[in-house]
Amino acid sequence: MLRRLHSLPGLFAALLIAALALTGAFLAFDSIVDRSGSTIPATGQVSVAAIAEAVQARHAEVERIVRTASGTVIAYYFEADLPGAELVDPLTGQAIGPHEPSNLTRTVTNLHRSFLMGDAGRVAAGLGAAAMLVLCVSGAMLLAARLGGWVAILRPSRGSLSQRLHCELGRFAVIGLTLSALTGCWMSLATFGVLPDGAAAEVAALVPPSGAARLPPGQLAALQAVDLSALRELTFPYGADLTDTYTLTTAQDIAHVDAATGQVLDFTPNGLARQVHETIVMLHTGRGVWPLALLLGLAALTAPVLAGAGGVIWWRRRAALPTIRQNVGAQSADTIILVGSEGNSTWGFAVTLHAALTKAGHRVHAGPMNSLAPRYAQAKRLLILTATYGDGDAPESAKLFLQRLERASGALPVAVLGFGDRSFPKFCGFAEQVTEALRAKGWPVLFDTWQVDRKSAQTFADWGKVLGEEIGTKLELAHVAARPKTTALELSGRVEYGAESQTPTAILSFALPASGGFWRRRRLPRFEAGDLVGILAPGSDLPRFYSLASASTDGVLEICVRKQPGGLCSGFLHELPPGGRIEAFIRPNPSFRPSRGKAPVILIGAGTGIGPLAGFIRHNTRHRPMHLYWGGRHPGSDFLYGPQLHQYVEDGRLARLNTAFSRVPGGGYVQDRLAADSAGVRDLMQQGAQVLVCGGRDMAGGVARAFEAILHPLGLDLATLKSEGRYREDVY
Ligand SMILES: Cc1cc2nc3c(=O)[nH]c(=O)nc-3n(C[C@H](O)[C@H](O)[C@H](O)COP(=O)(O)O)c2cc1C
Repeated sequence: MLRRLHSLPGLFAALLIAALALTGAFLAFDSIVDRSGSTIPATGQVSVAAIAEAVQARHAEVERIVRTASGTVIAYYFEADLPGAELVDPLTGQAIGPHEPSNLTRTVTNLHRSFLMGDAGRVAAGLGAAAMLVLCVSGAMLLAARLGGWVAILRPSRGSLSQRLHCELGRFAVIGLTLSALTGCWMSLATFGVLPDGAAAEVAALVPPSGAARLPPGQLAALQAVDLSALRELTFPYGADLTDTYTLTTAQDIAHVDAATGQVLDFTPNGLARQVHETIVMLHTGRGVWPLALLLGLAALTAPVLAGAGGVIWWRRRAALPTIRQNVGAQSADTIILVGSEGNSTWGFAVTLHAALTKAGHRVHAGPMNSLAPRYAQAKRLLILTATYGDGDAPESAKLFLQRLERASGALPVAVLGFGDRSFPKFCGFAEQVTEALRAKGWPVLFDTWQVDRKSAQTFADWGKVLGEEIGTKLELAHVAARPKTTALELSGRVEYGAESQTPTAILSFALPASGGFWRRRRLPRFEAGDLVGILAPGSDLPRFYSLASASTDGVLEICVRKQPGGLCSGFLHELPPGGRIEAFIRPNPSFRPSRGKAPVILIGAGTGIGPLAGFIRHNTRHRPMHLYWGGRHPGSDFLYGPQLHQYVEDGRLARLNTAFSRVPGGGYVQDRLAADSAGVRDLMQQGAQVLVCGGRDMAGGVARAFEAILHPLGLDLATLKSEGRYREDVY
């Protein structure tokens, strides 16, 4: 609901808001320029009487003097019955030059207020402001929900470039945009009389003026008593009419001043409504308060970018939504699949499961977890596939599930499959919550909840086998996430290790084929070290993912591959001859890279986990302190990147190289090396170091335990570091 509330007005009003925001930004910056060009006398330095006297001395018939919010003083007068306007020096009252309002400013102001379309345009502008208000509020709530609550609102954002851009810019601009939208709505309603603006109707003096001969304005006590900074407008008495008065408008009131005696005849204070309205106008325009104008202007500038990035996110999400063929109605299905998803990838897995079960003769219904029915008439089992967001929270399509489960009556045998990312502190946390809730409600569980890390098709296929055995149906779940467009690459380099220790491992480099043909891609797809490359072995639809040791700017795609016993893809890669081709695609992995800044980086890995870490070091040309802890078997047979790492230490890209070899006398593992170096690691953590761990699950577990012990004396823990993005894992 919140998402729909955020995206619908966003899409419909994107253009409207972009136009309002850009014109608003122009006006905000224009007011700053205006203000910077105005001389502002100190309070008490210049009176209204002095300015009026100086202007009157130049023009026989002065109509009025106006002081704008940015401090500019303008005099309007008649010369030989022709109207004129001049800018007045606020210190001396002397003329600076003719007042010629900028056509551009006037046009942009009209565009901002009414899109140059009169009342219809004013209504549209008001609706635009309202849509922006809905977007700001729903966006802030959505962000808080995604990041794990309001306390976590400043946590680093995650996801694709457009998601991060949308989140970071939104976080920066939300206060300014909300203020603009709220005050804009108010002003629109005031324009149409729905809210009062407190403007006093022009009234004649209540007390009759003396009618005696006029004094020069410089001698009028009421004008002498008012400081120029308080002036809004001073209207002069008309021509020869001795019964006419000065009308003096200040921030506080409107007064009539006798032109002969200089006495205040009467005054009308500005009511509360007027004061509120003026404050709203000031908050909307920032006029007279340049830091506010700057904030509003900068915030407004982000709106078109937010709209663009939001549009990309919306489009990608839509494009990723699968269509489910032969989806049976919930009440006539024997198997119910419920999906908890936010980015839609879990739906892709659900479609594969749906197709396999349907092929096996089941009547299958798939729907979002939020659609859990109180009971299912014919269902024999419920299969729940759910992602996790925020801090172990429900994804969008499962937000209502736990509530609905409370009300559900017909218990079904159920299996839960969690989708998540191991680098988050609460890995598959929501799947666990769901399992607990089902248990507490007494629903029979078919088998224990499984966890799928980073959309692993392999884990999904393995889970399918267990499910198949449980329900007596052979299930082959070959899930290929909407087969991505692949690029053909040629093997251009190979360095082999590990022959002696029976662990054949190779660093493989791939380049674009030399004779690609006219239509073939001439450039490598973009990637960075730490991203993943998916490789499809011939005859297989299941990609295998490898962490990249190079960036596309290196001109080659480099990976470290250990030959797995019976491994289809690793076997294929190890046997590939020079020039042999692979079909590959890139999957960005932005959460596993050194964060920006100068703080030290501790890189930890074992075996082929060195790949992305070596890539980070190779690109560390700014010599940020990087400390590598790496574990292998034997320095003689599998010291991957050995010569390069020594070179990096020499040229300063690597601050320290710490290795641990397990197959040498007195050797150990990388976590032992860390534990032995506790004081040094603690010191780095106190300097704000970020930790990146890459390698097998057992190694990562050992490293995590070693780290908990290292962090303890600092009053830190791993969960906190993970939530701050300071401890990240790429584990397989
Ligand atoms: C903002 C954000 C927060 C996430 N939080 C968690 C989390 O707390 N625990 C977890 O295991 N995975 C977390 N993930 C990973 C997703 O659950 C995982 O990528 C999942 O496969 C996405 O499925 P979906 O595309 O169907 O939404 C998070 C992902 C994002 C983008």
